[in-house]
Amino acid sequence: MLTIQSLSKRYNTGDKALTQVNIQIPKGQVVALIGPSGAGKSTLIRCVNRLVEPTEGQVFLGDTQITKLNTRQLRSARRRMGMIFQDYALIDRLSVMENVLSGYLGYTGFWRSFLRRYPQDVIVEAFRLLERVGLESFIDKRADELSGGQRQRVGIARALLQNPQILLVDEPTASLDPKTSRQIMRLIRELCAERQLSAIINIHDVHLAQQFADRIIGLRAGEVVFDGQPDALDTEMLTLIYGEEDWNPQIDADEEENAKHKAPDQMYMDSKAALV
Ligand SMILES: Nc1ncnc2c1ncn2[C@@H]1O[C@H](COP(=O)(O)OP(=O)(O)OP(=O)(O)O)[C@@H](O)[C@H]1O
Repeated sequence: MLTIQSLSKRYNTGDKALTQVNIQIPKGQVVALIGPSGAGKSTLIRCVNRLVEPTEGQVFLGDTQITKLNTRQLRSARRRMGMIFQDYALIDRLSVMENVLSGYLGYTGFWRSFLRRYPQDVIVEAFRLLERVGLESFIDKRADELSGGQRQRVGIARALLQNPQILLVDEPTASLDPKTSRQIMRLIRELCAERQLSAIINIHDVHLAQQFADRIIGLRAGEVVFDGQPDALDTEMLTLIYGEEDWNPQIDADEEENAKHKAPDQMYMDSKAALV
């Protein structure tokens, strides 16, 4: 269980990114974090593992108060929080397997990680994970020879090799096409269900969030303005989160996309109906 209590963040520049955020995420729950640009989504995810230091408030992972740990304790606690990034954060010149194995490096001493020696059971688990994410035939490929979707699968396998309790996922589909985005979200969802893993996913695409999350949290200007089931997210709530100006263009874009797939006679009927 992850508990975020009265969390606030003000950057040195004076920007107030989060104000009094309170969230509890039970084991196994997949939460989508939505909101307009600058709402504080990335800041919130990074405050959980203290890549960004919160200004006020507490974060607990189980019984561990993350916000109280010293550097050494924090390094160890971060192993329980797998991170998946928008830009994949792979090492291009290394193979798929080596990238996945690098997820284990946090556990090893300096010399072992320097020599990149891994215990046999870790290598077996990395194979198993690569098979699970559909990359068993890409094990020896260099990371920079993969497509975006494949790179993200490597990122997912690497995060899982840590055997985390929670996944912190920052815009996992931002650089992917719509079909690959759905595949990646489905994979994250399935893996969370299989492993009773919780996840917080910062995601721009509201439809993807509704399709794949158990719960949606809407941030606006650093405050939680919606926290509920995906089907409770109606136009009124979306307007509350995004505001009129930001939300309407998204509706327009959706309508445009739908129109592309409609038969010409249906478009004609729709345009006639609009004239009435
Ligand atoms: N390193 C930083 N230094 C100063 N201000 C920052 C920093 N990072 C973010 N901010 C500010 O904090 C606020 C929240 O930013 P954040 O990146 O968390 O939002 P976001 O919802 O993730 O946005 P986006 O969807 O565009 O990525 C913004 O006003 C931003 O300008």
